[in-house]
This record gives sequence, C-alpha cells and structure tokens, in this order.
Amino acid sequence: MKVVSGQVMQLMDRRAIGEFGVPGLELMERAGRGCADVIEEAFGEGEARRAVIVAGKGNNGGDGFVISRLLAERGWEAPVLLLAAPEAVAGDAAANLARLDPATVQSMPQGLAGAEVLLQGATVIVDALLGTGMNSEVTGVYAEAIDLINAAGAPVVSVDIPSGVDAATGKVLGRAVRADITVTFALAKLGNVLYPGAELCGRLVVAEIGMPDAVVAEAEGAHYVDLACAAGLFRPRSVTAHKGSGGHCLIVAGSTGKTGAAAMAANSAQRAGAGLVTLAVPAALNPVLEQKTTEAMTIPVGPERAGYLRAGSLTEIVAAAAIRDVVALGPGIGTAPSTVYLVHSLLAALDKPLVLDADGLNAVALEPELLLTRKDRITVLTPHPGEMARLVGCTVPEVEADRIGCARAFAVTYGVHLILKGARSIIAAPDGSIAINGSGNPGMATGGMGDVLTGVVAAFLSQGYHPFAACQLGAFVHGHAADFLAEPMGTQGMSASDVQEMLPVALASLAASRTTATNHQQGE
Ligand SMILES: NC(=O)C1=CN([C@@H]2O[C@H](COP(=O)(O)OP(=O)(O)OC[C@H]3O[C@@H](n4cnc5c(N)ncnc54)[C@H](O)[C@@H]3O)[C@@H](O)[C@H]2O)[C@H](O)CC1
Ligand SMILES: [K+]
Repeated sequence: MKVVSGQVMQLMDRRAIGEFGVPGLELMERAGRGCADVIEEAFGEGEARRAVIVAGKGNNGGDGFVISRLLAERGWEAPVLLLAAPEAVAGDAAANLARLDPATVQSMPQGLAGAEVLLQGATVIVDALLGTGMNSEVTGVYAEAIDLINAAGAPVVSVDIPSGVDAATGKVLGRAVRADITVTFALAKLGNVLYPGAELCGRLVVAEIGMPDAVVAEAEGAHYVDLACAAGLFRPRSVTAHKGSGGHCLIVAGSTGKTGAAAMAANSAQRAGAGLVTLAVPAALNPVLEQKTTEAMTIPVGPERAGYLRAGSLTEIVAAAAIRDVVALGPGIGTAPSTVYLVHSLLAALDKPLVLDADGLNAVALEPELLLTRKDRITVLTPHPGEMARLVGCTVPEVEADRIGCARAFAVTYGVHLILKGARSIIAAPDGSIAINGSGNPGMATGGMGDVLTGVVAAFLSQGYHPFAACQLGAFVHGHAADFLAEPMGTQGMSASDVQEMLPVALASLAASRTTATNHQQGE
C-alpha cells in the first residue's frame, strides 16, 4: 500500500482536477459519500440516529457538509457545528455549505461556550475540522473543538485524518482528536500510519474517490508494509529445496557477557528460514555457544582465551565469509579498540552482503565514511534511534523528529540499506525509496529483539532476496511474530527468544496469505 504526505495528496488533487478534468466537487462528493457509507455501516442501526458534524472552514469541512447532506437524505439528524463564519468558507466547500438547510448549521467562529449541548445524545461525532491543509499548531476555537469532541464520550469518525495530526509525520500539533474510525481518501497519508497519528486514527478505512490511476501511480510516496505487501514479497520454499538452496549465514558475534546476542542472532537466522548458519565467536566463548545453539555450526575465532574479537582475526573471518552467502556482524561484540579496528577492516575486506548491527554500528559511527569502501556491495544497517544518532552525529530527539528524513539521508549518502527501528520501523534504500513497517507491538521493547532482527534479515539476504525486500520482510516478519505472541501473552514480559521461536509461524502466515490471494485471483 502506498502512503503519501498531505502535501503530495494536495498536489494529486490539483493534478486530478487540472490535468485529468475531474471536477473538485466530484472528488469532494465521493469523499463525503465514502465517509457517510462507513458511518451508516458502523452506526446506522437503530431509530434516532444523530451525527454531529464539527466542521472547519476548509475542504475538510466541505467533506463534512457532504456527509451532513447525505446522512440527512438517509434519515439521520445531521447538524453541523461550523467553526467559522459562513462567509469565510470558499470554493467547493462553500458550494456544499450552500446545499445545506441553514437551520442545520450553527456557526461559532469565536468560541464554543454552550456547544456541549449540541453534542449531547450524538450517535457519532464527525471530525471534519482539519485535514491535509493543517499547517500550524492548533489553538483557539479549533483547540476548544478538539477538546469538546474528545470529552463528549460518543464514537468519533475523523475525516481524512484526526484533526491536529500532521499528515506528513503523524505528530500531534498541539492537540488532536482521538478517533474510533478514520476514513481517508485515495491513499493513506503518512500521518495515518506513523505514531502517534496511527493510534489516534482508530480503524483506518481508505475510500476510493476516483483519483486517476496515473496520478496515484506517479505520486511520490512510501510503501506501507502490511501482511498483503509482505506476503507479495515472500517466496515460499520450493518443494525441491535442500539446505544448500536455503542460503548460508555467517554470524560474527559475541563477547564475554554477551553470548546471548550471538546465540539469538544465529538461532533467529535458522528460524527465519536460512538453510545453514555458522557462528563465528571469540574462541573462549565457543564452548558456551556450542551449548546455546544446536543447529548452528560454530567457528572459534582468535586466541584460545580470547573473550572478544580482535583485529588479528581479519583473515580468518574473511576466509569463513568466502564460503557463505551473507555476513551479519555486530551482535554482542562489544567496543574494545581491537574489535572496533576489526570491524573497520572487515567493511572493506568483506565482499559478501553484510548486515551491521549493535556494536558493529557503534564502530562504524566512529568513521561512517568507511561505508563508502563498500560501494557496489550490499550493506544493511539496523540501528535503533540511539545508534542512528551516533551514526549521524546528532541527538536522539533530532532523529525522532524526522525519522524518514534521517534514514533516507544516511542511506542515500552512504549507499546502504537501513532499518531505523522503533514503532513503525523505517526502511530506507540507497535510491531514496522508503518503506514503513506495519507490524509489531510494545512487547518488543526489550533487550535482544535487535539480535533477532539481525538474524532474520540475514536469513532473507542469504536466500537471494533483493536487500530492500529483505529489509521489508525482515522487519515485517519480526513484528508479525511478536504480534502472534501478543494475542495470548500481552505485551509485558515478552522475550526476544519468544519472538525467535514464533518466526516460523509468522512465515507460515505469509505463505498462507499468498495462497489466499492467489485463490481470490483465480476466482476460487
Ligand atoms: N483527494 C483528497 O484527498 C480530497 C480531499 N479533500 C478534503 O480536503 C482536505 C484538504 O482541504 P484544505 O482546504 O486544503 O485544508 P483543510 O480543510 O485541512 O484546512 C485548511 C484550512 O484551515 C486553516 N488551518 C490550517 N491549519 C490550521 C490550524 N492549525 N488551526 C486553524 N486553522 C488552520 C487553513 O488556513 C485553511 O484555511 C482533505 O483533508 C480532505 O478532507 C477534498 O474533499 C477533495 C478530495
Ligand atoms: K479531520
């Protein structure tokens, strides 16, 4: 599913109207009808149905006027509370305001004293205050209206996006409506899928409004990775598969006190479908990892008593990588100077696809230009916001203020693929393409989850997936497995090992979704 910013959607509107001759009034009519249909379906039972439409002065309010008219035609009582003087409403919105019985419209441009009465007994409140045209922090009468809607206690349907949520970032500008359902138009907006906007949307419905296909296809946007999208990218194992065709991962990981990270990355690669997994670990830790992993083979690296990886092991690791399909470097390796030096040398020396995580990233952050030595080779970075901040040389709040911009700039500058972790992980490609992962839950906010993701991404790369697909699938499958767990166990106390063990179920669900989609296409 493609998602766009509010600005891009406004350009799309203009193209549809200007280049393709679709009347703006027709777009507004279909937008209003899409909402009215959803409202009728969700709340249309019963006798006295009352929808109170709280409308702003722009086209979002215009959609609200259409909703009022259509619901009234279907027997609803549908009064409008307009936060502007009627004369301040212009264009298509004004045309639709003129079609309403003036007695149904109460204009309160100055303040909302006494307006609670209007909302009393509402079956549903329709939030048509602000949409893609919102351009500043919400204050004054609009802020009052948002508070009123949120306090009213009736279900809320937001038109296009909950008012107060920035359509480009999902951030709340001052305050925002909390909706039960949001009906958005043509394509979902970034603010509908990024937090906190995503949560404020409630159930998201994308209504078709007759946007020309070419306008949709040519719109600049991001991929939203949901089950259907991930299933489309996924290639189930062939019936003639053998362990050699599944891909062979080399995981370079571990230091004293951090053997779990190494074990989880290796075990997760196996659980995510890699044919073979080999774990290269500091020699002193080999006996522990022989115990902690069963299917993975281990290579003890460096001097017998070495509890961390050292620069002198470069040749040994490069030789091990030569006969594997992908290398994952970083889980639990620590920050000893010799380990950092090794990471720096490996960047240039390894010609296999490389996944860098954890202390591998921290080593790179000391000299990110070294990534340029991997030009024309596949490199995937999986930073959390703290690691991203170190890579860029900025603060975590600066990363969080513009997750997409930050991930994209780094991926383009250094020619890497990157998964910026967090609620709605951002996947950025060297050509500037962006995907947003739709799976996962707060249960994943515990240690070790990143090590699992590293193993999963490595498993997909080892099977020959394009790195952008491997990153999308890796992030989605990781979160999807956790979503299966959250069903019975909730989101507190979930462990990374739990997620690791659930990975095959997540993969099976992708395979099943593909089968269902194919059957639908064949009309079965
Ligand atoms: N294809 C579609 O998606 C269609 C969308 N439609 C709807 O139109 C709105 C966008 O309409 P627009 O008039 O551009 O903007 P808004 O209604 O969101 O509001 C703009 C209005 O409000 C003022 N304003 C901006 N920020 C604030 C603020 N913080 N507080 C108060 N006032 C603010 C601004 O100056 C403008 O005057 C889209 O979301 C859809 O709902 C169409 O129906 C056609 C199809
Ligand atoms: K709205």
